[in-house]
This record gives sequence, C-alpha cells and structure tokens, in this order.
Amino acid sequence: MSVISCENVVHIYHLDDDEVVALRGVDLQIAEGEAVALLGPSGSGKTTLLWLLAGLLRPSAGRLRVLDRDVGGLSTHALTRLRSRQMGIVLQNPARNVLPYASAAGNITFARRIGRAGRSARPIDELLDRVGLSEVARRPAGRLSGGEQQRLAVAIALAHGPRLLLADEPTSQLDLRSSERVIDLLKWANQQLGTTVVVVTHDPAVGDAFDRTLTIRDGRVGMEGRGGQEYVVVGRDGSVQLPPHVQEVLPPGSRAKVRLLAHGAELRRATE
Ligand SMILES: Nc1ncnc2c1ncn2[C@@H]1O[C@H](COP(=O)(O)OP(=O)(O)OP(=O)(O)O)[C@@H](O)[C@H]1O
Repeated sequence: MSVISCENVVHIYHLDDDEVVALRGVDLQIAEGEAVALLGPSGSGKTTLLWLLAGLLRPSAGRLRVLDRDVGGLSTHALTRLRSRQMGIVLQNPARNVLPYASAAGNITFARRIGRAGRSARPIDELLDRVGLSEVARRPAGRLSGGEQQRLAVAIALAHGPRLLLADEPTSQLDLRSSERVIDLLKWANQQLGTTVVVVTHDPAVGDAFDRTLTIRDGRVGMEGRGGQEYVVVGRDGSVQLPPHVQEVLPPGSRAKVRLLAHGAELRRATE
C-alpha cells in the first residue's frame, strides 16, 4: 500500500510581482517500507516536494495523499497532529531541528513526548549512540557543532518511532565517518523498524545506499533508479527528459525520428 501518492502535483510560489512554478506535475507512489532518495539539480523542486509531503506547504493543484490522508485538504491542526505522531522530519538547516537550550538527550525526550512514542520508539541512549553523540548527551543542543546538530536532528526525528521519515540533506555538513553513521541509522530505521524513508540528497553515497532513487528535474520526476538500473520516466504528456549523456547526441532543439520497437522505441537524430 502507498504511504505517499502524488498525482499531477503542482506547486507555485506567489511573490509580490512574480510567480515561481516549483513543481509542474509530480506523479509518484511510495509504498510502506520503501527507502527512497530524491535527487536532482539545485532548484529542481526537491525541497518543495519534501515540504509538501510533510504538510508544511499545500499543493497549488493535484492530489497528494500521505499516510492515508489527503494532506492538501486537512486542517492545520490535523496536519500538525499527523506530523508530530506519525512523521519524523529533518529540515535542511540543522539549527531549525533542535531546541537550543535543551540538552541533546532532552531534545530526544521532548520529541518522544510530543510524538506520543509507541513501542517502536528506541531508548534515548541507543539513538544517541547510533549517531555518535553519547559523550555530548548533556550538552545544550545550541552549543553543538552544525554537524553534531545534524546528527542529533536525525535521532530526534526517529525518537517516537515514526511511520514516515522525511529528511532534507541530512548529511550535507558531515564528514565521511559521520555521514556513514547517518546513512546506517536511516537504513536501520528502514530495515529494522519498518520506517518508510524519503531523503533529499546531493550526496552520491546516500543515493547508492537506497533501493530506489527518483530524480527531479524541471519540477517533475524525470528519472528513476531501481536495482542499479536507471530509467527515464514518461510524463503525462508523453515527454521524456533525456539524460545528459544522451543530450550530447541529441541536444535540445535537435530533430529525431521515433521508431517503434517491440518493447520500446528508438530515437535517431535526423541527418538532413
Ligand atoms: N519560498 C520561496 N519563494 C519563492 N520561490 C521559491 C521559494 N522556495 C523555493 N523557491 C523556488 O522554487 C524552485 C524549487 O526550489 P527548491 O528549493 O524546491 O529546489 P531544490 O531542488 O530543493 O534546490 P536545492 O538543491 O538547491 O536545495 C526554485 O526555483 C526556487 O528558487
């Protein structure tokens, strides 16, 4: 069953004298228990999609179901409750994920209480140990380094045993060793606790560690990776986004002949 279902989801930011179309029709399904990395160039719409999934933004158009709810139509109160009980969220800026005056351990305790931690919640010591922060457990979170706050953010997001973890660039400030710890923690949550994990990342190591990758380009899902294979995703209008190495042969604006084959189609650049 799908934990996330997007049908033709559009998001437009309205500025004073301008509009930015960040998502132009996202279609995707993510099943319970999957681990998915969202990849794509800067500005392609990854963070916008993650915020929509978290109910922090509302779609301008399209249908968006998350955790069996039509999140576009939920009240703010219902969204807050859904988020705090069933989701763990790691935002891009590490400092936004922690309470600066509470200790590292206190942050996790607070998240467990707010989220009404169930049986799948792990002990605080174990979470701190898994992100390598046992030694700073009593230190105020505001006095931790950016990288330590980022690791703490992942532990906080998992504190109450959420069904869905949404993380935006959770390894962006980490060295190799800390990054590996966070990736291990995400995989452990996915494989051992059954948490569905969706991570926005530029880090190839995160993409490699996940079963499935979705590449967002120009505000829609352009490519999908599964089992080590990369596929282009055909859009609603029949368009495909050619990968960069194919664009070297078929640059934008070039003409190509389309030939139907038994199990697909072939594109051949026009010679005249
Ligand atoms: N609050 C906002 N107001 C107006 N435009 C925005 C806002 N947030 C993002 N955008 C625009 O929406 C588009 C998608 O941005 P988004 O942050 O979702 O991309 P991204 O793929 O996450 O980028 P990055 O990898 O750089 O974080 C960009 O053109 C961006 O400039």
